[in-house]
Amino acid sequence: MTTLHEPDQAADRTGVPAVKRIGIIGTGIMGTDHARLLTEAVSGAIVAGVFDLDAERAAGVAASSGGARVFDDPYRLIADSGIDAVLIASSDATHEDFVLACIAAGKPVLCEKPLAPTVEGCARILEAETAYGSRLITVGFMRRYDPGYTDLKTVLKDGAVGAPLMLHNVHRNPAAVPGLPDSAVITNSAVHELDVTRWLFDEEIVEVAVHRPRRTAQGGGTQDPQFLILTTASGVLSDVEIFVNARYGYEVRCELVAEGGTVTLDAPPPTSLRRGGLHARELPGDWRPRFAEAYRLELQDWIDGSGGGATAWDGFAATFVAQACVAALESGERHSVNLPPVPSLYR
Ligand SMILES: NC(=O)C1=CN([C@@H]2O[C@H](COP(=O)(O)OP(=O)(O)OC[C@H]3O[C@@H](n4cnc5c(N)ncnc54)[C@H](O)[C@@H]3O)[C@@H](O)[C@H]2O)C=CC1
Ligand SMILES: O=C1[C@@H](O)[C@H](O)[C@@H](O)[C@H](O)[C@H]1O
Repeated sequence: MTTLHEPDQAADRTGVPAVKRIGIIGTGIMGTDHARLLTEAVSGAIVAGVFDLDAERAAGVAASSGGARVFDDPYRLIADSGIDAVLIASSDATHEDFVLACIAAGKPVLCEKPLAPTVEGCARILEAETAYGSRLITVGFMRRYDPGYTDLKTVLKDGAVGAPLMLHNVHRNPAAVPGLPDSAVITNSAVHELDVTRWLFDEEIVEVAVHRPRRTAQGGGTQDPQFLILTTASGVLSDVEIFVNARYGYEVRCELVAEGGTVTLDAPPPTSLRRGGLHARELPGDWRPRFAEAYRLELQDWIDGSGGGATAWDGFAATFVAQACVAALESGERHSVNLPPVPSLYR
């Protein structure tokens, strides 16, 4: 009996792989979760190869993915003829080199957010993809697939509440690495709201301000929480409370205020408890349960090649705005955001 990992079964009569053989770089929390989804919940793909600096961790994910090959070099994984596409889930600062290697090998790549934590890194990626001449990169801004966010966008586009005026965002993690750089609160966490704001309103953010509330004693010195105010080209204000040491649980919600009503995005579990004078509902410990369906839909769309996810331009734009936010945080002043023209590949 053959298994899906054997090449003869992975290819149809034309020699085109019947399933996409995915290589994963970085098998920490997200790489492990993506491997599980690709194996159990997404059709048309197998995890064929894995690499992590922590070889034991990679071996564990390989074993639970049906016997994927463990590579000892990430660039060999990218170049290997048995890998059709690459998923990058290693730490933020490593994304750029791996994405550039995927472009050089002509392989589609799903890169976890941020595309790169610096504008310069994102610009090098844009340049390489533009020179390649077609889109290979998808960025893991999975909220674009979350049923709550897509509903919100549908209500807005249908005109049910009229023109948008404001968006209030709340984004809380239970705990971050003590002493996390202030900038990483923006480039790693609030970057989701930067993308959501651009995607939801279909326009660019043109000005940012970042306020420093009294900082929590639980962040090891990090400026946490932070309060961002983003202004879009048409004048919509999108404010973001980002609080990465909120302790009590993981929570992401928002409220859209429009001319003719408001839309609230919450993610209650289907059950809640009423007891002893309290009405309670459980909150997840991190993003995986909250965005489980978004991750699944994102991966399925990527495997199907529908091209619906965030592009390298979106990744660049989000980091560009994030950098303006970091400058605003440091200076205490409002900063204009002057994005360069969109390259024709992304229009
Ligand atoms: N879309 C989303 O909602 C989320 C996205 N992320 C993103 O996913 C990525 C991974 O995050 P987590 O899994 O939470 O972190 P993690 O720390 O659990 O895992 C990162 C893994 O990358 C490995 N690694 C580090 N440098 C490497 C290198 N040079 N080559 C290969 N492996 C390397 C580490 O050994 C570790 O196993 C980050 O970029 C993060 O921003 C993380 C959480 C949620
Ligand atoms: O991307 C993610 C994490 O890296 C980040 O640290 C969290 O704040 C986000 O909610 C999560 O979606």
